[in-house]
Amino acid sequence: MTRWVAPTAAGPVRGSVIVPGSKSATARAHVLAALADGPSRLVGALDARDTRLMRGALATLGVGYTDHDDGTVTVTPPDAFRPGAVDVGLAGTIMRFVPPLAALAEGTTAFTGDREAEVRPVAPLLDGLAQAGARIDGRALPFTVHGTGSVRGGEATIDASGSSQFVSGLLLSAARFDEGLTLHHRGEAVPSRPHIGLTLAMLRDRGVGAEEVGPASWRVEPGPIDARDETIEPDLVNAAVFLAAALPTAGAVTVAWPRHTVQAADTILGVLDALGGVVTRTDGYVTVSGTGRVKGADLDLTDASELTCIAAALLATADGPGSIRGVAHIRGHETDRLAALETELSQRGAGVHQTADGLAIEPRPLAGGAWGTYADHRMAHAGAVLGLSVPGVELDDIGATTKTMADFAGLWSGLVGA
Ligand SMILES: O=C(O)C1=C[C@@H](OP(=O)(O)O)[C@@H](O)[C@H](O)C1
Ligand SMILES: C=C(OP(=O)(O)O)C(=O)O
Repeated sequence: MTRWVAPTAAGPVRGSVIVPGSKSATARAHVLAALADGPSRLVGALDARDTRLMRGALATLGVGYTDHDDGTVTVTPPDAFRPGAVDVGLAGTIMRFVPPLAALAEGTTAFTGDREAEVRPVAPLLDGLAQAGARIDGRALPFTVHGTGSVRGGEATIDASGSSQFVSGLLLSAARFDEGLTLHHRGEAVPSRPHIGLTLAMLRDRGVGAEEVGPASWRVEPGPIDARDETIEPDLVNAAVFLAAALPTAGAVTVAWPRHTVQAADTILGVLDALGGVVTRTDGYVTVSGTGRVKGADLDLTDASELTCIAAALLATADGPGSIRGVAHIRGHETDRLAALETELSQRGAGVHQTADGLAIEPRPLAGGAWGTYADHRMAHAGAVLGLSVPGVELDDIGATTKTMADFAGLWSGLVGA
Protein backbone atom coordinates (compact mmCIF):
# COMPACT_ATOMS: atom_id res chain seq x y z
CA MET A 1 0.00 0.00 0.00
CA THR A 2 1.59 3.30 -1.08
CA ARG A 3 -0.09 6.45 0.21
CA TRP A 4 -0.20 9.39 -2.19
CA VAL A 5 -1.47 12.92 -1.72
CA ALA A 6 -3.09 14.00 -4.97
CA PRO A 7 -1.41 17.17 -6.28
CA THR A 8 -3.59 20.28 -6.21
CA ALA A 9 -3.42 22.38 -9.37
CA ALA A 10 -1.70 25.71 -8.72
CA GLY A 11 -3.24 27.09 -11.92
CA PRO A 12 -4.73 25.88 -15.21
CA VAL A 13 -3.49 22.41 -16.13
CA ARG A 14 -2.01 22.69 -19.61
CA GLY A 15 -0.01 20.11 -21.49
CA SER A 16 -0.05 16.84 -23.39
CA VAL A 17 0.23 13.25 -22.28
CA ILE A 18 1.34 10.13 -24.15
CA VAL A 19 -1.21 7.60 -22.99
CA PRO A 20 -0.20 3.91 -23.01
CA GLY A 21 -1.90 1.26 -25.16
CA SER A 22 -5.52 0.19 -24.75
CA LYS A 23 -6.05 -2.42 -22.06
CA SER A 24 -9.04 -3.86 -23.92
CA ALA A 25 -7.36 -4.02 -27.34
CA THR A 26 -4.14 -5.43 -25.85
CA ALA A 27 -6.01 -8.21 -24.03
CA ARG A 28 -7.86 -9.17 -27.22
CA ALA A 29 -4.68 -8.97 -29.33
CA HIS A 30 -2.89 -11.38 -26.98
CA VAL A 31 -5.79 -13.85 -26.99
CA LEU A 32 -6.31 -13.74 -30.77
CA ALA A 33 -2.55 -14.00 -31.43
CA ALA A 34 -2.47 -17.04 -29.10
CA LEU A 35 -5.27 -18.68 -31.11
CA ALA A 36 -3.89 -17.74 -34.54
CA ASP A 37 -2.35 -19.94 -37.24
CA GLY A 38 1.17 -18.48 -36.83
CA PRO A 39 3.20 -15.82 -34.98
CA SER A 40 1.91 -12.22 -34.65
CA ARG A 41 3.92 -9.15 -33.73
CA LEU A 42 2.20 -6.60 -31.46
CA VAL A 43 3.23 -2.93 -31.55
CA GLY A 44 2.20 -0.53 -28.75
CA ALA A 45 0.75 -3.25 -26.51
CA LEU A 46 0.01 -2.13 -22.96
CA ASP A 47 2.53 -3.23 -20.36
CA ALA A 48 0.70 -3.05 -17.01
CA ARG A 49 -0.46 -5.52 -14.37
CA ASP A 50 -3.52 -6.79 -16.30
CA THR A 51 -1.60 -7.40 -19.51
CA ARG A 52 1.44 -8.91 -17.74
CA LEU A 53 -0.88 -11.38 -16.04
CA MET A 54 -2.54 -12.04 -19.43
CA ARG A 55 0.86 -12.91 -20.89
CA GLY A 56 1.58 -15.09 -17.86
CA ALA A 57 -1.73 -16.91 -18.27
CA LEU A 58 -1.21 -17.55 -21.98
CA ALA A 59 2.43 -18.59 -21.43
CA THR A 60 1.14 -21.16 -18.91
CA LEU A 61 -1.10 -22.53 -21.68
CA GLY A 62 1.97 -22.88 -23.94
CA VAL A 63 2.05 -19.59 -25.87
CA GLY A 64 5.56 -18.29 -26.71
CA TYR A 65 6.63 -14.65 -26.18
CA THR A 66 9.67 -12.89 -27.67
CA ASP A 67 10.30 -9.29 -26.59
CA HIS A 68 12.19 -7.11 -29.07
CA ASP A 69 14.49 -4.16 -28.29
CA ASP A 70 12.04 -1.71 -29.89
CA GLY A 71 9.35 -2.62 -27.34
CA THR A 72 7.34 -4.81 -29.71
CA VAL A 73 6.55 -8.42 -28.88
CA THR A 74 6.07 -11.54 -30.99
CA VAL A 75 3.37 -13.96 -29.82
CA THR A 76 3.76 -17.55 -31.02
CA PRO A 77 0.83 -19.96 -30.61
CA PRO A 78 1.62 -23.51 -29.43
CA ASP A 79 0.82 -26.58 -31.56
CA ALA A 80 -1.61 -27.50 -28.79
CA PHE A 81 -2.59 -25.66 -25.61
CA ARG A 82 -1.47 -27.29 -22.36
CA PRO A 83 -3.16 -27.06 -18.95
CA GLY A 84 -1.75 -25.32 -15.88
CA ALA A 85 -2.46 -22.83 -13.10
CA VAL A 86 -3.69 -19.35 -14.10
CA ASP A 87 -3.62 -16.27 -11.83
CA VAL A 88 -6.13 -13.71 -13.14
CA GLY A 89 -5.20 -11.03 -10.59
CA LEU A 90 -8.13 -8.59 -10.64
CA ALA A 91 -8.48 -8.58 -14.43
CA GLY A 92 -11.95 -9.17 -15.85
CA THR A 93 -10.34 -9.67 -19.24
CA ILE A 94 -8.35 -12.67 -17.99
CA MET A 95 -11.06 -14.33 -15.91
CA ARG A 96 -13.54 -14.04 -18.83
CA PHE A 97 -11.31 -14.38 -21.94
CA VAL A 98 -8.89 -17.19 -20.96
CA PRO A 99 -11.20 -20.03 -19.75
CA PRO A 100 -12.28 -20.88 -23.33
CA LEU A 101 -8.61 -21.35 -24.30
CA ALA A 102 -8.14 -23.61 -21.26
CA ALA A 103 -11.11 -25.65 -22.53
CA LEU A 104 -9.18 -26.17 -25.79
CA ALA A 105 -6.23 -27.63 -23.81
CA GLU A 106 -6.07 -31.29 -22.83
CA GLY A 107 -6.20 -31.46 -19.02
CA THR A 108 -7.27 -29.42 -16.02
CA THR A 109 -6.53 -25.71 -15.63
CA ALA A 110 -7.06 -24.07 -12.24
CA PHE A 111 -8.03 -20.38 -12.16
CA THR A 112 -7.34 -18.25 -9.07
CA GLY A 113 -7.18 -14.49 -8.51
CA ASP A 114 -7.02 -11.63 -6.02
CA ARG A 115 -9.38 -11.71 -3.04
CA GLU A 116 -11.38 -8.87 -4.69
CA ALA A 117 -11.69 -10.95 -7.88
CA GLU A 118 -13.45 -13.78 -6.06
CA VAL A 119 -16.66 -11.73 -5.82
CA ARG A 120 -16.62 -10.62 -9.48
CA PRO A 121 -19.24 -12.44 -11.60
CA VAL A 122 -18.07 -15.12 -14.01
CA ALA A 123 -20.84 -17.78 -13.86
CA PRO A 124 -22.63 -16.71 -17.10
CA LEU A 125 -19.35 -17.09 -19.03
CA LEU A 126 -18.74 -20.53 -17.50
CA ASP A 127 -22.39 -21.50 -18.22
CA GLY A 128 -21.96 -20.50 -21.85
CA LEU A 129 -18.75 -22.48 -22.10
CA ALA A 130 -20.47 -25.51 -20.55
CA GLN A 131 -23.32 -25.21 -23.09
CA ALA A 132 -20.61 -25.23 -25.78
CA GLY A 133 -19.44 -28.61 -24.44
CA ALA A 134 -16.75 -27.84 -21.82
CA ARG A 135 -16.65 -29.34 -18.32
CA ILE A 136 -16.14 -26.83 -15.50
CA ASP A 137 -16.09 -27.03 -11.69
CA GLY A 138 -17.11 -23.88 -9.82
CA ARG A 139 -19.21 -20.80 -10.53
CA ALA A 140 -16.80 -18.15 -9.22
CA LEU A 141 -13.07 -17.90 -8.64
CA PRO A 142 -11.40 -20.21 -7.86
CA PHE A 143 -12.73 -22.56 -10.58
CA THR A 144 -11.31 -25.30 -12.80
CA VAL A 145 -11.74 -26.01 -16.50
CA HIS A 146 -11.35 -29.65 -17.58
CA GLY A 147 -10.17 -29.41 -21.18
CA THR A 148 -10.39 -32.26 -23.65
CA GLY A 149 -8.40 -30.71 -26.49
CA SER A 150 -11.49 -29.45 -28.32
CA VAL A 151 -14.79 -27.61 -27.75
CA ARG A 152 -17.91 -28.51 -29.74
CA GLY A 153 -19.49 -25.04 -29.79
CA GLY A 154 -22.85 -24.69 -31.56
CA GLU A 155 -25.38 -22.57 -29.71
CA ALA A 156 -25.51 -21.05 -26.20
CA THR A 157 -27.76 -18.62 -24.32
CA ILE A 158 -26.47 -16.59 -21.37
CA ASP A 159 -27.46 -13.59 -19.27
CA ALA A 160 -24.81 -10.98 -20.09
CA SER A 161 -26.41 -8.10 -18.16
CA GLY A 162 -23.60 -8.37 -15.60
CA SER A 163 -20.77 -7.79 -18.10
CA SER A 164 -20.19 -7.50 -21.84
CA GLN A 165 -17.02 -9.53 -21.20
CA PHE A 166 -19.13 -12.73 -20.95
CA VAL A 167 -20.03 -12.23 -24.62
CA SER A 168 -16.55 -11.12 -25.71
CA GLY A 169 -14.88 -14.01 -23.87
CA LEU A 170 -16.95 -16.64 -25.69
CA LEU A 171 -16.77 -14.95 -29.11
CA LEU A 172 -12.97 -14.48 -29.03
CA SER A 173 -12.27 -18.24 -28.99
CA ALA A 174 -15.36 -19.41 -30.87
CA ALA A 175 -13.72 -19.70 -34.31
CA ARG A 176 -11.64 -22.50 -32.80
CA PHE A 177 -14.73 -24.39 -31.59
CA ASP A 178 -15.69 -27.29 -33.93
CA GLU A 179 -19.02 -25.68 -34.90
CA GLY A 180 -18.20 -22.05 -34.15
CA LEU A 181 -20.78 -20.39 -31.91
CA THR A 182 -24.15 -18.70 -32.07
CA LEU A 183 -24.51 -16.84 -28.79
CA HIS A 184 -27.75 -15.35 -27.45
CA HIS A 185 -28.26 -12.98 -24.53
CA ARG A 186 -31.46 -13.17 -22.46
CA GLY A 187 -31.93 -10.69 -19.62
CA GLU A 188 -31.65 -6.99 -18.82
CA ALA A 189 -29.61 -4.77 -21.19
CA VAL A 190 -26.02 -5.75 -22.00
CA PRO A 191 -23.68 -2.99 -20.74
CA SER A 192 -20.52 -1.65 -22.42
CA ARG A 193 -21.67 -2.65 -25.92
CA PRO A 194 -18.81 -0.86 -27.73
CA HIS A 195 -16.48 -3.47 -26.20
CA ILE A 196 -18.42 -6.21 -28.03
CA GLY A 197 -17.97 -4.13 -31.18
CA LEU A 198 -14.23 -4.10 -30.50
CA THR A 199 -14.27 -7.90 -30.17
CA LEU A 200 -16.13 -8.38 -33.47
CA ALA A 201 -13.87 -5.88 -35.28
CA MET A 202 -10.67 -7.52 -34.06
CA LEU A 203 -11.99 -10.98 -35.03
CA ARG A 204 -12.84 -9.74 -38.54
CA ASP A 205 -9.39 -8.11 -38.85
CA ARG A 206 -8.02 -11.63 -38.45
CA GLY A 207 -10.24 -13.10 -41.16
CA VAL A 208 -12.93 -14.56 -38.90
CA GLY A 209 -16.62 -14.42 -39.85
CA ALA A 210 -18.05 -12.60 -36.81
CA GLU A 211 -21.36 -10.71 -36.80
CA GLU A 212 -24.12 -9.41 -34.60
CA VAL A 213 -27.03 -11.41 -36.03
CA GLY A 214 -29.83 -9.97 -33.88
CA PRO A 215 -30.39 -7.36 -31.19
CA ALA A 216 -28.83 -9.68 -28.60
CA SER A 217 -27.31 -12.49 -30.70
CA TRP A 218 -23.89 -12.98 -32.26
CA ARG A 219 -22.41 -15.58 -34.63
CA VAL A 220 -18.76 -16.59 -35.04
CA GLU A 221 -17.99 -19.03 -37.88
CA PRO A 222 -15.52 -21.87 -37.28
CA GLY A 223 -12.18 -21.54 -39.06
CA PRO A 224 -8.60 -20.36 -38.75
CA ILE A 225 -7.66 -17.08 -37.06
CA ASP A 226 -5.09 -15.27 -39.18
CA ALA A 227 -1.64 -14.50 -37.78
CA ARG A 228 -1.24 -10.73 -38.14
CA ASP A 229 1.05 -7.93 -37.03
CA GLU A 230 -0.99 -5.38 -35.18
CA THR A 231 -0.61 -1.86 -33.73
CA ILE A 232 -2.53 -1.16 -30.53
CA GLU A 233 -4.24 2.25 -30.13
CA PRO A 234 -3.80 4.35 -26.97
CA ASP A 235 -6.32 3.66 -24.22
CA LEU A 236 -9.03 6.29 -24.65
CA VAL A 237 -10.66 5.61 -21.27
CA ASN A 238 -7.33 6.18 -19.54
CA ALA A 239 -6.83 9.24 -21.77
CA ALA A 240 -10.09 10.65 -20.36
CA VAL A 241 -8.57 10.96 -16.87
CA PHE A 242 -5.93 13.36 -18.17
CA LEU A 243 -8.40 15.25 -20.36
CA ALA A 244 -10.65 15.63 -17.31
CA ALA A 245 -7.92 17.63 -15.54
CA ALA A 246 -8.67 20.58 -17.85
CA LEU A 247 -12.26 21.01 -16.65
CA PRO A 248 -11.99 22.16 -13.00
CA THR A 249 -8.70 24.02 -13.61
CA ALA A 250 -9.61 26.05 -16.73
CA GLY A 251 -6.75 24.22 -18.47
CA ALA A 252 -6.22 22.55 -21.85
CA VAL A 253 -4.99 18.96 -22.23
CA THR A 254 -4.03 17.23 -25.49
CA VAL A 255 -3.69 13.50 -26.22
CA ALA A 256 -3.26 11.46 -29.40
CA TRP A 257 -6.70 10.34 -30.65
CA PRO A 258 -7.06 7.86 -33.50
CA ARG A 259 -8.95 9.17 -36.55
CA HIS A 260 -10.95 5.95 -36.79
CA THR A 261 -11.43 3.72 -33.78
CA VAL A 262 -13.84 1.17 -32.40
CA GLN A 263 -13.20 2.32 -28.84
CA ALA A 264 -16.09 4.35 -27.38
CA ALA A 265 -14.38 7.59 -28.53
CA ASP A 266 -17.47 9.69 -29.22
CA THR A 267 -19.14 8.66 -25.97
CA ILE A 268 -16.02 9.59 -23.99
CA LEU A 269 -15.74 13.03 -25.61
CA GLY A 270 -19.51 13.51 -25.29
CA VAL A 271 -19.27 13.00 -21.52
CA LEU A 272 -16.44 15.55 -21.18
CA ASP A 273 -18.48 17.97 -23.31
CA ALA A 274 -21.60 17.47 -21.15
CA LEU A 275 -19.52 18.25 -18.06
CA GLY A 276 -18.46 21.59 -19.53
CA GLY A 277 -15.32 20.72 -21.50
CA VAL A 278 -14.69 22.20 -24.94
CA VAL A 279 -13.52 19.45 -27.28
CA THR A 280 -11.32 20.30 -30.27
CA ARG A 281 -10.24 17.59 -32.71
CA THR A 282 -7.28 18.08 -35.00
CA ASP A 283 -5.65 15.46 -37.20
CA GLY A 284 -4.79 12.59 -34.86
CA TYR A 285 -5.19 14.58 -31.63
CA VAL A 286 -7.87 15.84 -29.32
CA THR A 287 -7.66 18.81 -26.95
CA VAL A 288 -10.12 19.34 -24.12
CA SER A 289 -10.26 22.82 -22.60
CA GLY A 290 -12.06 23.80 -19.43
CA THR A 291 -13.61 26.96 -18.07
CA GLY A 292 -12.93 26.21 -14.40
CA ARG A 293 -16.63 25.42 -13.93
CA VAL A 294 -17.79 21.83 -14.18
CA LYS A 295 -21.43 21.58 -15.32
CA GLY A 296 -23.94 19.50 -13.41
CA ALA A 297 -25.31 16.91 -15.88
CA ASP A 298 -27.39 13.76 -16.14
CA LEU A 299 -25.08 11.17 -17.73
CA ASP A 300 -26.18 7.86 -19.25
CA LEU A 301 -22.98 5.77 -19.07
CA THR A 302 -24.50 2.47 -20.27
CA ASP A 303 -21.96 2.37 -23.11
CA ALA A 304 -19.01 3.75 -21.15
CA SER A 305 -19.33 2.64 -17.55
CA GLU A 306 -15.55 2.82 -17.05
CA LEU A 307 -15.98 6.63 -16.92
CA THR A 308 -18.22 6.52 -13.83
CA CYS A 309 -15.50 7.16 -11.23
CA ILE A 310 -13.96 10.24 -12.85
CA ALA A 311 -17.37 11.57 -13.90
CA ALA A 312 -18.58 11.26 -10.29
CA ALA A 313 -15.49 13.10 -9.01
CA LEU A 314 -16.09 15.91 -11.50
CA LEU A 315 -19.83 16.09 -10.68
CA ALA A 316 -18.99 16.47 -6.97
CA THR A 317 -17.32 19.80 -7.85
CA ALA A 318 -19.97 20.91 -10.39
CA ASP A 319 -22.11 24.05 -10.47
CA GLY A 320 -25.31 22.10 -9.86
CA PRO A 321 -26.70 18.64 -9.12
CA GLY A 322 -25.87 15.74 -11.41
CA SER A 323 -26.53 12.06 -11.87
CA ILE A 324 -25.14 8.96 -13.51
CA ARG A 325 -27.31 6.08 -14.74
CA GLY A 326 -27.10 2.84 -16.72
CA VAL A 327 -24.27 1.40 -14.61
CA ALA A 328 -25.87 -1.01 -12.12
CA HIS A 329 -23.40 -3.71 -13.22
CA ILE A 330 -20.35 -1.79 -11.94
CA ARG A 331 -21.24 -3.08 -8.48
CA GLY A 332 -19.30 -6.10 -9.86
CA HIS A 333 -16.26 -4.22 -11.18
CA GLU A 334 -12.89 -4.09 -9.37
CA THR A 335 -14.93 -3.11 -6.32
CA ASP A 336 -18.58 -2.17 -5.86
CA ARG A 337 -17.92 1.21 -7.48
CA LEU A 338 -21.32 2.71 -6.64
CA ALA A 339 -20.87 1.95 -2.94
CA ALA A 340 -17.22 3.07 -2.98
CA LEU A 341 -18.05 6.40 -4.66
CA GLU A 342 -20.99 7.02 -2.31
CA THR A 343 -18.77 6.37 0.72
CA GLU A 344 -15.68 8.29 -0.36
CA LEU A 345 -17.38 11.34 -1.89
CA SER A 346 -19.75 11.61 1.09
CA GLN A 347 -16.81 11.52 3.49
CA ARG A 348 -15.24 14.43 1.60
CA GLY A 349 -18.47 16.40 2.00
CA ALA A 350 -20.51 15.82 -1.19
CA GLY A 351 -24.16 14.76 -1.10
CA VAL A 352 -24.08 11.41 -2.88
CA HIS A 353 -26.45 8.49 -2.85
CA GLN A 354 -26.85 5.36 -4.90
CA THR A 355 -29.84 4.88 -7.19
CA ALA A 356 -30.97 1.58 -8.70
CA ASP A 357 -28.53 1.94 -11.60
CA GLY A 358 -26.19 4.78 -10.70
CA LEU A 359 -25.59 7.79 -8.46
CA ALA A 360 -27.26 11.10 -7.61
CA ILE A 361 -24.67 13.76 -6.76
CA GLU A 362 -25.22 17.08 -5.07
CA PRO A 363 -22.12 19.29 -4.92
CA ARG A 364 -21.35 20.81 -1.52
CA PRO A 365 -18.17 22.37 -0.07
CA LEU A 366 -15.51 19.65 -0.05
CA ALA A 367 -12.59 19.04 2.30
CA GLY A 368 -9.37 17.05 1.93
CA GLY A 369 -8.74 13.84 3.83
CA ALA A 370 -8.50 10.09 3.28
CA TRP A 371 -9.61 8.59 -0.05
CA GLY A 372 -10.05 4.81 -0.22
CA THR A 373 -9.05 3.17 -3.50
CA TYR A 374 -10.39 -0.37 -2.82
CA ALA A 375 -7.63 -1.83 -5.07
CA ASP A 376 -9.45 -0.08 -7.94
CA HIS A 377 -7.45 1.93 -10.48
CA ARG A 378 -10.45 4.02 -11.45
CA MET A 379 -11.21 4.92 -7.80
CA ALA A 380 -7.59 6.12 -7.65
CA HIS A 381 -8.13 8.20 -10.82
CA ALA A 382 -11.22 9.73 -9.21
CA GLY A 383 -9.20 10.69 -6.12
CA ALA A 384 -6.58 12.32 -8.35
CA VAL A 385 -9.23 14.34 -10.23
CA LEU A 386 -10.88 15.45 -6.97
CA GLY A 387 -7.51 16.46 -5.54
CA LEU A 388 -6.96 18.99 -8.35
CA SER A 389 -9.39 21.39 -6.69
CA VAL A 390 -9.57 19.96 -3.13
CA PRO A 391 -6.24 20.19 -1.28
CA GLY A 392 -5.15 17.20 0.82
CA VAL A 393 -6.97 14.29 -0.82
CA GLU A 394 -4.84 11.36 0.35
CA LEU A 395 -5.17 8.05 -1.49
CA ASP A 396 -4.50 4.94 0.60
CA ASP A 397 -2.85 3.13 -2.32
CA ILE A 398 -1.70 4.70 -5.58
CA GLY A 399 -0.39 1.21 -6.45
CA ALA A 400 -3.94 0.34 -7.59
CA THR A 401 -3.28 2.32 -10.77
CA THR A 402 -0.68 -0.20 -12.03
CA LYS A 403 -3.60 -2.38 -13.14
CA THR A 404 -3.80 -0.50 -16.44
CA MET A 405 -0.96 2.07 -16.36
CA ALA A 406 2.59 1.34 -15.23
CA ASP A 407 3.24 4.94 -14.09
CA PHE A 408 0.01 6.86 -13.63
CA ALA A 409 1.45 8.93 -10.74
CA GLY A 410 4.41 10.03 -12.88
CA LEU A 411 2.23 10.98 -15.85
CA TRP A 412 -0.24 12.80 -13.57
CA SER A 413 2.40 14.74 -11.66
CA GLY A 414 4.11 15.62 -14.95
CA LEU A 415 0.87 17.06 -16.29
CA VAL A 416 -0.37 18.80 -13.15
CA GLY A 417 3.05 20.24 -12.48
CA ALA A 418 3.63 18.82 -9.02
O1 LIG B 1 -14.06 -6.13 -22.80
C1 LIG B 1 -13.39 -5.27 -22.22
O2 LIG B 1 -12.20 -5.06 -22.49
C2 LIG B 1 -14.05 -4.47 -21.19
C3 LIG B 1 -15.42 -4.44 -21.09
C4 LIG B 1 -16.14 -3.65 -20.07
O3 LIG B 1 -16.59 -4.54 -19.08
P1 LIG B 1 -18.12 -4.53 -18.54
O4 LIG B 1 -18.99 -4.97 -19.65
O5 LIG B 1 -18.09 -5.50 -17.41
O6 LIG B 1 -18.39 -3.11 -18.12
C5 LIG B 1 -15.26 -2.59 -19.45
O7 LIG B 1 -15.90 -1.99 -18.34
C6 LIG B 1 -13.92 -3.21 -19.03
O8 LIG B 1 -13.10 -2.28 -18.39
C7 LIG B 1 -13.19 -3.71 -20.26
C1 LIG C 1 -14.01 -2.83 -15.26
C2 LIG C 1 -12.71 -2.68 -15.53
O1 LIG C 1 -11.79 -3.66 -15.66
P1 LIG C 1 -11.86 -5.22 -15.98
O2 LIG C 1 -11.27 -5.40 -17.34
O3 LIG C 1 -11.03 -5.87 -14.91
O4 LIG C 1 -13.31 -5.65 -15.92
C3 LIG C 1 -12.13 -1.32 -15.73
O5 LIG C 1 -10.96 -1.26 -16.15
O6 LIG C 1 -12.80 -0.31 -15.46
